[in-house]
Amino acid sequence: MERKQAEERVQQLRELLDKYGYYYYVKDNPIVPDAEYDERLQELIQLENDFPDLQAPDSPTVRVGGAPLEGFRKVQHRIPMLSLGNAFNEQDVRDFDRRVRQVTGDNVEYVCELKIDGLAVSLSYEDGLFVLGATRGDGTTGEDITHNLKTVRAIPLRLDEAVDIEVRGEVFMPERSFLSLNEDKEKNGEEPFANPRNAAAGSLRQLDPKIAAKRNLDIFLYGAGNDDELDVNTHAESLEFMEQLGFKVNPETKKCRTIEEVLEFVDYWTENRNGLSYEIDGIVIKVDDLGQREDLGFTAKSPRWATAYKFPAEEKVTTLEDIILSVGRTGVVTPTAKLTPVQVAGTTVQRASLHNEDLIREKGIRLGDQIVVKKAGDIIPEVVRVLTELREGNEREFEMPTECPSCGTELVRLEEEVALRCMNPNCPAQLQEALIHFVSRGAMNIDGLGEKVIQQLFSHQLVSGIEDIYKLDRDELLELERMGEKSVDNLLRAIESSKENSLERLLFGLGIRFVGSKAARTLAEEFGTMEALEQADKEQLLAIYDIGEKVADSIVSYFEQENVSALLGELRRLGLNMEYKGPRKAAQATDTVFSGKTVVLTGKLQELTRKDAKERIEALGGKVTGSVSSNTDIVVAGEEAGSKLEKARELDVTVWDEQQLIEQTNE
Ligand SMILES: NC(=O)c1ccc[n+]([C@@H]2O[C@H](COP(=O)([O-])OP(=O)(O)OC[C@H]3O[C@@H](n4cnc5c(N)ncnc54)[C@H](O)[C@@H]3O)[C@@H](O)[C@H]2O)c1
Ligand SMILES: [Zn+2]
Repeated sequence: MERKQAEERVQQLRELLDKYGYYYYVKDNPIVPDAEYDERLQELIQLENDFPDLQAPDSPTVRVGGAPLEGFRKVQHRIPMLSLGNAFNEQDVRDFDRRVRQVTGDNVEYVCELKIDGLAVSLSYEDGLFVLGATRGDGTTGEDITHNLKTVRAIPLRLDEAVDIEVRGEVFMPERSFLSLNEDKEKNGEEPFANPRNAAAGSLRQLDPKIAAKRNLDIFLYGAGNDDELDVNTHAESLEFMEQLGFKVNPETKKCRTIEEVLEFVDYWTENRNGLSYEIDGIVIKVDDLGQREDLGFTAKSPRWATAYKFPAEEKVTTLEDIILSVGRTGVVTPTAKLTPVQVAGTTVQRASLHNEDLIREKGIRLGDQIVVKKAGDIIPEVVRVLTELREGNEREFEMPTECPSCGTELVRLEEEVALRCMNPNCPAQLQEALIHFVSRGAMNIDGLGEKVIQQLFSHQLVSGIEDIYKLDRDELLELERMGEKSVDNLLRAIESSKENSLERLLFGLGIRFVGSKAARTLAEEFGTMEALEQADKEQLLAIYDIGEKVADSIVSYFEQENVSALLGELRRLGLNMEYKGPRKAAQATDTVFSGKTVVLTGKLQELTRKDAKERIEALGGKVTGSVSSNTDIVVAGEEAGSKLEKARELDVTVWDEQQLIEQTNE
């Protein structure tokens, strides 16, 4: 980057970060997710590194926190309250360790602590008496919030020993208090808090302590400001001493002898943090030995002897470039946001479902908007909200079309539905989606027939419906792009062997409305053959546990259609199996390895999908649960299995690998 360009960007970033910081620190009401702030800050740090003459004493890269609020007495911190350097991945943590060992040598130990997402405070005690409580403020000057802190029950007003000590910790709002506070706020028509951190900060910076008293705040203390004046040599000793004095110290603190142990601790909490009753946003890693800490010293903003590992963000900011419309196999037209690709929770996200037109209106989404996208765990990415603050004036309103983007038929909105539908039964997009569903893993499971191939088959008019798959011609297939002899033969073999599938796969694959894979299995178990099901009336269907009114109606009207009978007749003629081949009822499968057993799946499976594995186990009478406990009988561990595997070993639970599972579940 040219210097001139860099200078402009630096200016822009500082303004942006100051604005974000103002809303976060002063208003306790951030306008962007933390990850957005962190990323822009990293960008600025990089630029100031590359162009050192652009550094400035008032840059957000060297400033801690925000200025103290008016209305509170200002407090000078005797020992500055600094920020922490950040680590965003394993490499950053290893780099931190390397920098530390350059100073301390290899003989170094760390203490790992949960990074509580709250508000830093300092508590001063004289002769064992609580005399002053302050916020961090800008690190040098904070706000005197003693009267509010006195309402926090976990803060001792008098210690068990008459010492002079200044301790630091994080005030936070437990999840339950946060939820009930927001419930109350909504009942009163007030704006809810965005997250527990802001709720805690907002509560502590109330001028009226009665309000803070009602907020059920809590605190964990994580260090003494004046360690060097105490009779301790290590941070761990310091924490222990604080605990003896009556302070609340977080129990999930771990001394680690190697960086590998540190990384294990990080992994463990990355996976398990949702089980806590309060929010954490990372892990703080601190050098234990106080002498080594002194050797390491400080930068302008943070100690060199500690770093904060931040969990991968579940919310990120990106640009909504376009809204794409797709027609599903039931004709529903779904708008999808096309995003500038962005890393969220460890994966690249470039699409997010917008569900329907109403949602676009509700959220006020315009093309070109900066939006917050969220992806938590395995959940499909969603657009959380629009950052209207960041609009530049060239964003455009989105208009939903009135005609099907695939076949041009006028779209209709069925009664009581928000979705728009194309009602044309021969709509190419719908037929194509139906086929993609038919061959999918949960249905007929035909390998080699991915979305791309199906699109090709359609565009070459080799297929127009399900039955055509079984009439594909080898020579025609060979003419398709990227289809060699080998892949064609494999494909034809996969198609041929799918004819032998048990009934439930075919039933699910047909895409009968409201008949998911579970209902399909139930129906197959109950009726045994397609013929029996075709002849079933509503009453017979309703007699089955799990089959309700809606599903029963849908099944009956499905089989009444003439083209359905024609399709089934054709499939029969082509040699598809129409009988159920599995055990007649899970309950009858009493003599399998899985009957009555509780199984947990963990790690990455190579050959099976999680869903396959689960289905196989359930078909043999086993139950699949999410967490390992003393009730678990078998843990199936794939690659990179983490804490669940560890737990299983601890509890002496039988552990299998994927191959064992496959062997035990193959008929
Ligand atoms: N969303 C926004 O607009 C916005 C704006 C400004 C700042 N921020 C967020 O604020 C944070 C940056 O500010 P920061 O300077 O407070 O740094 P930081 O949060 O990265 O780390 C320092 C803080 O960690 C806290 N902490 C929690 N547990 C701790 C423990 N066990 N030991 C030591 N400290 C512990 C302390 O409060 C300490 O001050 C970032 O998370 C940033 O994303 C967000
Ligand atoms: Zn259509």
